[in-house]
Amino acid sequence: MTSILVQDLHKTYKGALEPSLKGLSFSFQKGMITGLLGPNGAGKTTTISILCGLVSADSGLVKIFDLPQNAAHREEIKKRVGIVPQQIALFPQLTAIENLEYFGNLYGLKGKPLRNLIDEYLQKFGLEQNGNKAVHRFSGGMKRRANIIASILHQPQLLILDEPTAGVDVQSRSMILQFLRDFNAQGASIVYTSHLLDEAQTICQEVAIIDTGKLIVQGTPASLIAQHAECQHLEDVFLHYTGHAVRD
Ligand SMILES: Nc1ncnc2c1ncn2[C@@H]1O[C@H](COP(=O)(O)OP(=O)(O)OP(=O)(O)O)[C@@H](O)[C@H]1O
Repeated sequence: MTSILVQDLHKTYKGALEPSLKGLSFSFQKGMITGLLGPNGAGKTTTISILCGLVSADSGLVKIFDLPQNAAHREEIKKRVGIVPQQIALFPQLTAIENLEYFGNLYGLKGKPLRNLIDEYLQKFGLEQNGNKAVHRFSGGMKRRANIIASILHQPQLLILDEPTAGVDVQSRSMILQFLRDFNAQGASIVYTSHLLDEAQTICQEVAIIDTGKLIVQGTPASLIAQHAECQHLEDVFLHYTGHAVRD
């Protein structure tokens, strides 16, 4: 079974001169950690926004766990998917606990079970001493960790994260990556974007490299590296397919 199936997606934003997605297709297997990789402007965030129903595609098909992403299935998909956006999506003036209660409530969680879950995750993410602190006083790494908790309280079967380790220190990154491994080991499918290719090589069972709104190549990091004699790391493979020219 696939966690995500995308077929021939096209998207041009209103007023944009160029399409952002030009016939993007891929499928990700259930139960995997998959990296959605690509240079700046490749279309990763646009794809994620379409996957979670925030942006509508001009044409093409999206299925999440075999359910077409449309109005008829939106509620069911919302229950099964967690999204960790690139920008921190927390209320800065509220405490971590107030934020997490708010997000838990959105998914119908409340009372003692929600509070227990929040305490468990604050502990797991090293934030147990900071639950009553306003989020604007958090460091970047603390905000990223709290942002992840907000997206997993409802125990999603598919977790999609847009650059969850961007700009965090080594300790926070290590904690976030360990969480992704543990969550995956418990059965969740994970799709994540990153520009850190050594990290993606370590953590992803499969990667899809996209560029200019299309799939370039997909496979396990090891198989992609093995296909090119001059490539020793996933970064070499990435540069092989996407070139050295800097992007706007
Ligand atoms: N709201 C928008 N309106 C117009 N153009 C947009 C909008 N959002 C994204 N784009 C354009 O769509 C293309 C793909 O952008 P997108 O953010 O999906 O890429 P990305 O792969 O996530 O990039 P990055 O690695 O920089 O986050 C880019 O050319 C971008 O400028």
